[in-house]
Amino acid sequence: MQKAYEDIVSTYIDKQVGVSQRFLSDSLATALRVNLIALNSGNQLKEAGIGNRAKRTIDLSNRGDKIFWLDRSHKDVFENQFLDQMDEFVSYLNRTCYTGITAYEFHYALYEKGTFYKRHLDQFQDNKSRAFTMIMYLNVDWKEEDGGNLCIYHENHKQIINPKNGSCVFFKSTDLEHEVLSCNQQRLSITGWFKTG
Ligand SMILES: O=C(O)CCC(=O)C(=O)O
Ligand SMILES: [Fe+2]
Repeated sequence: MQKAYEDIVSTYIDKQVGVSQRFLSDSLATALRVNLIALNSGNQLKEAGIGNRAKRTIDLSNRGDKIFWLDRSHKDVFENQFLDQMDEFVSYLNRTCYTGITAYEFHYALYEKGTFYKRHLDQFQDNKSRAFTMIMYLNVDWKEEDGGNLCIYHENHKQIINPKNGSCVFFKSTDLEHEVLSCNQQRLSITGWFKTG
């Protein structure tokens, strides 16, 4: 994993957006994809709200994904494997970049065909603890015509990210607005935030 961590940090320092094409192994990405599909079939995913957990309003004109929070209490072997990798990545970040991350939260996300997430910033008005956003994609053979790219708005240009299997993006939650473009296929991912303070 060391190579993936180094790739994320070097591209982050260079371009404000950390990228690794191979953050999740094929086997872990597959297991998490199977989990997410099972959660969807079992109607366990919830329509994601806008705003924090207490003050959630469901507004499908802004955001159409369905989510499920990962938690060690589920005792799912692959969820735990994923969270172990996150623990390792957090210690790497804190050790090499003095990021001071003290907590994290991650959810599965599923965008059905025709859904999107309009341009936004990943911060709540009444809680500024989200320091970094990280998204990992679980889509095998995602094609140009499947849409659903992540568009990141830099000051003078837009960066387009393909939601390709096993890849990830990492950026500062306070700084970069971004948008999930409309999907022409079901789109699967895990999104999360590293917190400080
Ligand atoms: O899935 C993505 O590419 C981005 C998701 C996102 O922006 C969010 O959940 O806040
Ligand atoms: Fe976001």
